[in-house]
Amino acid sequence: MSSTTRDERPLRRLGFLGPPGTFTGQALVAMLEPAESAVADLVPLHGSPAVLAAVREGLVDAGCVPLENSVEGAVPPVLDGLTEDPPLAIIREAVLAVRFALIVRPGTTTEGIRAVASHSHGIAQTRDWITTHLPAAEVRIASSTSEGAAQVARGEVDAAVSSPLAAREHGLEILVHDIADHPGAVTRFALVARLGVTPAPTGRDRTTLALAVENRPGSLVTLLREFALRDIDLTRIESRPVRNRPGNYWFHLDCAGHVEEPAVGEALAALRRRGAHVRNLGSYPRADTPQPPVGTGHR
Ligand SMILES: O=C(O)C(=O)C[C@]1(C(=O)O)C=C[C@@H](O)C=C1
Repeated sequence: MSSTTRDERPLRRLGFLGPPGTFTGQALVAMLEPAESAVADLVPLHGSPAVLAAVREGLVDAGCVPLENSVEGAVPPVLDGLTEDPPLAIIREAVLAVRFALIVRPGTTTEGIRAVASHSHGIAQTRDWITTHLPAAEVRIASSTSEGAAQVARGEVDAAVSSPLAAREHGLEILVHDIADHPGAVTRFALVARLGVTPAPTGRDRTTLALAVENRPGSLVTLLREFALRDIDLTRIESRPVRNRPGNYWFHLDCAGHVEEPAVGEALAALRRRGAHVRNLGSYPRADTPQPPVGTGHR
């Protein structure tokens, strides 16, 4: 059974959480085939919501956003953005090892750091290090780790928690390498497109869904049982509030398999029969092996 269509148009214009030097930009490069990289126009955008908006408005063919981090969990603005209208679908994913460096303007010492900036996830993953080594520094949240680096370059803060690549992109230097509190962290990124682009099943796929259910005893368990009955492995589940309906939640979940395979397709049909509002957020090849950060994230 299939209600999906293929769209073989090449992905030319690709948005990503910018500026150049973010982990998301590096993940986007890792998702592309060499032939695609050769012709792709990589467009840095300010904030993950702006990336999703650009995809919806057709300003880019697809956009790369962070989904979840192994230490800090989901990226809430991305989960919330995925359930807005018109619907979007994930067409590729990448898992990237994230390593953080403290980057500064040439000549800055640890003693000279009064303010340090990064993405909230970057700060969360280096909080112990910052507390120990920069106890007096003010922490400022930026829209991305590389935007933190841009603020250093503009003289707005003294240091940023960023990728080593961001130091190169912004003409800064690395004061301290590997400052993560939990070495070995990985982040999962998604390439998101408008509906109509569904990758063919590969036999090693993942499907992402968002479910809105009526709040009555057992309703969530009833829905989850539809996966268990069909022996479908659920790999992630979390909830986010439905913003304009207090007390109501979207349940975001990932499961193994492709919507065009009988088990997943039938599970989705059963969820709908049971009255759930189901957003199919895409079936795409699974990326199980973390990749090292690569490339510059832009041309
Ligand atoms: O700011 C960046 O460089 C990003 O790509 C975002 C992001 C995130 O949202 O988690 C990605 C990886 C790291 O965990 C820190 C930040």
